Amino acid sequence: MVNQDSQASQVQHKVIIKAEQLAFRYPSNDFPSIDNVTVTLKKGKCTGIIGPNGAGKSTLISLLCGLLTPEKGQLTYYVDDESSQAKSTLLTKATNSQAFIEQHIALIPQEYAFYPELTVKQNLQYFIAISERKRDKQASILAASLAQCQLTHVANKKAASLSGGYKRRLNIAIALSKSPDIIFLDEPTVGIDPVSRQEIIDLLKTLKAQGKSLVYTSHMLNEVEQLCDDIILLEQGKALAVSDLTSSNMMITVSFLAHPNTEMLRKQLQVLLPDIDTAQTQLNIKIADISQLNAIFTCLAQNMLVIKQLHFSQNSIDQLYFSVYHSKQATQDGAC
Ligand SMILES: Nc1ncnc2c1ncn2[C@@H]1O[C@H](COP(=O)(O)OP(=O)(O)OP(=O)(O)O)[C@@H](O)[C@H]1O
Repeated sequence: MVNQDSQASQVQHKVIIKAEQLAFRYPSNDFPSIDNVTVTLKKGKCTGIIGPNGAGKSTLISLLCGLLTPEKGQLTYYVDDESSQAKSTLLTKATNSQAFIEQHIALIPQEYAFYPELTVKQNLQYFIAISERKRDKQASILAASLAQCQLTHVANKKAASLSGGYKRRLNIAIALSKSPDIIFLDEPTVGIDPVSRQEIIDLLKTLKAQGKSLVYTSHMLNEVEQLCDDIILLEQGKALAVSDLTSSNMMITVSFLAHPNTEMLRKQLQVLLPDIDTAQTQLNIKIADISQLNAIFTCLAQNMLVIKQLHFSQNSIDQLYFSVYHSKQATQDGAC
């Protein structure tokens, strides 16, 4: 079941990063690793980037985090400006994108990004000292980071001796210790057992509930499904489909006893929702937001519709992934 964080789905999410028609080629390659990709990231939402090995996920993340510079295209970062008139609709454009990245963005890379010979605590102390100059604040940040990632009881263990799950947590704790608003996670659960994986997913859900924005890549589609509101499917550097999971895949099927004026009912419902399909005793309603259900059922009740059965379904991300790839394959086969 796709994540339906009610608060997240009802708030008008503001754009925090906009990438338009990005293109990037590594100097050693004669093909682009990112090819004309447009992405909009929103505050408080989780965007999943999925695709096969070599599709360009890590490269896209590096571009969005400012680690790589796009050859073409435009990247715009927006900041929360309390004094901005435009605050209710859009954040204000960051005047200095490098400063914005340093202050607001953290990247949790695929590789372990800590010193294996240092303990968990020493690693955190080192990275906290870089991001927080005020010495009197460092101890409380350390304690909070250890607690947040459930590392307190292994604080004095050498990082190299940790299990895979704890190494992943340390990777995350280091990134979170600078209190970022936007967190990029490049396959943060790779190679760990299901329980540790779920603990990391739960931690990320908590961060999202606190209003953090997440960008998440993984080959584990069930994780993406649990966590993400939007997904970007990449293949060979191109974005095949950008889907808002919470808005495009919910379908309500209402079976009802024969109604004297189905046509009138259909017209009334179409005012509420254009994407509606009526049969003699059945309505298929594709909804953009769970909050639309109220209006729909009020309309059905006003029309004295006697409901026999209700069915709620949602396309899984696996279906979406494979349908996109199958249709692309069919297009390629047809072109041969
Ligand atoms: N440093 C590099 N130099 C040259 N080519 C690179 C480099 N890094 C990645 N590539 C190439 O760019 C393309 C995209 O790679 P990228 O690592 O972004 O894909 P990915 O989707 O993250 O893959 P994976 O799922 O395996 O991590 C691939 O063809 C890859 O070989």
